[in-house]
Amino acid sequence: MKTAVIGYPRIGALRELKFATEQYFKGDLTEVELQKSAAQLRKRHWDKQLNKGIDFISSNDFSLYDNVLDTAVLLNAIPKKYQQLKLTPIDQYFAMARGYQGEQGDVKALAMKKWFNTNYHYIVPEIEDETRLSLVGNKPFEEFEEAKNNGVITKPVIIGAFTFLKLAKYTGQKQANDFIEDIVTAYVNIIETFEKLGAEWIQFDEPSLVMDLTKEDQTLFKQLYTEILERKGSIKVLLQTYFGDIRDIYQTAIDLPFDGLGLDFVEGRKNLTLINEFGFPNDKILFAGVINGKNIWRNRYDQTVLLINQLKVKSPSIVLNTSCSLLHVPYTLDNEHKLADTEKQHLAFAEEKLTELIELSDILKEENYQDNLEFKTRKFIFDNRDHFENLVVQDRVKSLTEQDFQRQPAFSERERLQREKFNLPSLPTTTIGSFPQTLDVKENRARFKKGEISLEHYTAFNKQKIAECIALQEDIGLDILVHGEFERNDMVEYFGEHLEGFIFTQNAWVQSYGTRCVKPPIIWGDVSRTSPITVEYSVYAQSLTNKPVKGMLTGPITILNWSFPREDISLKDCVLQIALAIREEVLDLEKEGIRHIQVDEAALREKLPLRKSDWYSEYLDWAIPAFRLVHSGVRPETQIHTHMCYSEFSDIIEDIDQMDADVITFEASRSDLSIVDVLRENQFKTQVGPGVYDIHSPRIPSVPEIKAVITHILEKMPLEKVWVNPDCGLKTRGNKEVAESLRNMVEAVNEVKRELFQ
Ligand SMILES: Nc1nc2c(c(=O)[nH]1)N[C@@H](CNc1ccc(C(=O)N[C@@H](CCC(=O)N[C@@H](CCC(=O)N[C@@H](CCC(=O)O)C(=O)O)C(=O)O)C(=O)O)cc1)CN2
Ligand code: MET
Ligand SMILES: [Zn+2]
Repeated sequence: MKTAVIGYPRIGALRELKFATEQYFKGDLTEVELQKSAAQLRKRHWDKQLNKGIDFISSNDFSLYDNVLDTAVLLNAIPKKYQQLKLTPIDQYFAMARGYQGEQGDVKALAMKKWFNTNYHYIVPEIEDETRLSLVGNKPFEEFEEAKNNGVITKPVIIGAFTFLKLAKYTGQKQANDFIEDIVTAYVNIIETFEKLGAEWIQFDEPSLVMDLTKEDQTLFKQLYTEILERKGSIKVLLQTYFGDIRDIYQTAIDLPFDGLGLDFVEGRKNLTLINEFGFPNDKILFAGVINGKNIWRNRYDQTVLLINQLKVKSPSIVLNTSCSLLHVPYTLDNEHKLADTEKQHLAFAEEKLTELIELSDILKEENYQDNLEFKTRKFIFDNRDHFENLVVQDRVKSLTEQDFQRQPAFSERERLQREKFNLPSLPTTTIGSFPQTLDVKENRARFKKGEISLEHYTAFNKQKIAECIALQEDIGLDILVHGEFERNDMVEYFGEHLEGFIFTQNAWVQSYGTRCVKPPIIWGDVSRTSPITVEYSVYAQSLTNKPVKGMLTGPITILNWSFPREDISLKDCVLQIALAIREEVLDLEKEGIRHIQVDEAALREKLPLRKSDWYSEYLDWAIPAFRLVHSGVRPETQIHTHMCYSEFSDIIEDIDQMDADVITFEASRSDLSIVDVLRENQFKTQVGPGVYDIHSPRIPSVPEIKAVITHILEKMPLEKVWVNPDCGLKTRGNKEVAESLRNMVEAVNEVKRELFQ
C-alpha cells in the first residue's frame, strides 16, 4: 500500500523559519538570506519524507507566513490599499499579514481567523469588486521545480477554489458566485502549468467541504469542479478533505471525475458509513486519512488495520494518508531529552508519523499481520499504559451536582452590588493580561530552566518586571491593572506545568500563526492542583498599587483545547478535572483579596463541532458548565472576567452569555467590530470590552482611530455595559509600541468622555 502526507510542518524542528523571518522583520536578514533558509528547510523536509519512503510527498505546503495568504497572492486577490504601498512583493505580502506603518504609508493587516477546529490561524483574503482573480504568482511552480531538482517529484498542494471562495471576505457588492469564471480559469491555468512541469498529481485542499453545506454551496462546488475538471488534461487531481466527514457532498464528489478522494477517518468517522452506504468508485484512489495529524499519540495499529480492511471491501486502491496536514503536530521526538522512554513510546510527532505510515504499509502487506513485530510491540505498549490515576479527582468529578454549576445570586443582582462596591468610572479601561515578553524576560526563564539561576533569582526578576509594569499602567492611567504575566511561557503551557497530570516537551513547537508557535502540554493522566499557582505574583502586584489588579487565569476549556488531550477518557471528564483545579485557584485568589479575576477562555470555539447538529450534544453541553464550575463558588462582589479571541462568536453568543461571567473582553477590531451588532441583537447581559485595536500587528493605533471605534461601539451599546481594552494580550509586542498604544487608548477614552459629559 502506498503512503502519502497531506502537508508537512514548515517552521523547522528548532523553529528555524520563525527566527529567520523575525530577523527579516527586524532588518537583520536580507530577503535573499531569508529565502535561502526557507529553501534549506524545504529540502530537509522533502529529504526526510523521501528517505522514510513516503510515496506522495507534498510541495507548496511551505509558506513564509500562511498558505491561505499565499493562495490570495497567487490569485491576485491583493486589496488596493496594499498595492498602493508600492512595496516589493515580499514586503507587500508581509504587509497583508501584519499591517504596515512606515515611509510608504499606514495600513492595517488583513483579518486573521482560526483555521477550522485547530489552533492555527489563517489570514482572511479580501476580495474587492475590482479584484480580478487570475493566476499571477509562481510560488507553487518554483517549489515544485525546486523539489524536482532535489530528486522528488512532488504532489503540489493548493487550497481549492471552493474553500478559497468560502473563506474570503467580500468587501463590495460582489459575492463568491461573481468570481466563478475567473477562478475556474485561474485553476485551469495552475493545472496546465503543473502538467507542463511534469507533475503527475495535484492536490486541492477543500476542508470547507466538511462544514454544513447549503444547497448554494453544493451548487457552487459542483459548478467549480465540473468546469475545472473538464479542462484538466492528463494530470491526476486529488480532492483532499479533512477535519470531518463530507456527508453533504459525498455523492457529488464521487460522481465528479477526480482521480483521488482524500477522506479523514480520524475526525470524520462518518466517512466510513458514507462509503459503506454509497460505495466508492473503482476508478478512483481512496486516500485514507488514518494517521492522526492533530494529536500526538501513537497510532493503534490493531484498530487501523481493522478500518483499512473494512475500506478495502469497497475500494480496491487505497493510499495510507495522514488525517490532515502534519502542520498541527510538533516536528520530532528526537529533540526531546527529558521525556522518559515509557512516555516517549506512546508518542508520535510528524517524523514518527512518517514511520507509522511505512510500518502500517508493511503490516498490511502481511497475511499474518498479527505476527508482525511492530504490530505486536505496539499492542503490548498500549495494553500496558500507566494511566496515572487520581481516584480523589475522579470521585470529585462523579459527585458534582447541579448547584456546583450555578453562581449565586443572579447576574443583575451581582452587577448592582459590584457597581456600588467598585465605583468604577464609566468606560473603564483595562488590558487583557500579558505585557511584552521581551528578550530579557525569556532569557531569565531560559536561564532558570537550564539551572543557571535559582528560583529566588528568577522570581525576583519577575517581581521587578511586575513593579515596572504596575508603575507604567498607573502612569498611563488605566483603571484595572494586571501583573503582566511575565512568569508565563504561555497561558496554557504554564498552567500545565503547575498542575499534576501533565507532561511537557522541550522543543515540540506547533505553528499558531505566522512566526508564532506554541508548545502544547500533554495531558497524561488525571489532573489536579497540588498548590496555589498564581497567587503570589497577583498578591505582590496588588500590594504595589491602590488601583485594583485583576487576577489572571486560563480557563479549563482553553487548557484542554490547547493541550494534547488524552484519548482514553472523555473530553468532558478531562475538562471537569481541570475546572476543579482552576476553581481552587480562583477561590485562593479571592481569599487573598483579589477582587477582579479573569479566567481566559480564548479557545472556547476550538473544539466546537464544525457541524451545528453536533454542537450541544458533543460539546457545549459540557464546555459551558465547565466554565461555570470554575467561578460558581465566589462571593457576589467578586468580579469574574473572561476573554475570547480570534474566532467567530456570533452563532454561539447566547452560550457565551450563559457562561455567566460579569465582564467579557472580545477580540473585535480585526474582524470589523461585527460582534457589536450581534451583542445588541441578542441583548447580551454580560458587560463587554470589544477590543478597540489589533495587538497582533506592530502598528500603533492613533487617538482618532480608537476614538472612532469607541464611538461606533457606543452607538450600538449602552454606556454602562462597555469596557475599553485592546484586542488581546500584549506579549508579542515591544515595550515602546505598547506604551504608546495604551496612552492613545486612554486619551481616546478621555476625549470620548469629555464629549459625552461636557
Ligand atoms: N497556546 C496558545 N495558543 C494561542 C495563543 C496563546 O497565547 N497560547 N494565542 C492566540 C494566538 N497565538 C499565539 C501563539 C503563540 C504566541 C507566542 O508569542 N509564542 C511565542 C513562544 C512563547 C513561549 O512559549 N515562550 C517560551 C520560550 C521562549 C523561547 O523561545 N526561548 C528561547 C530561549 C530564550 C532566549 O534566550 O531568547 C528558546 O527556547 O530557544 C518562554 O517564554 O519561556 C513565540 O512563538 O515566540 C502568541 C500568540 C491563539 N492561540
Ligand atoms: C490568546 S488570549 C491571551 C490572554 C492572556 N491573558 C494574555 O493576555 O496574553
Ligand atoms: Zn486573546
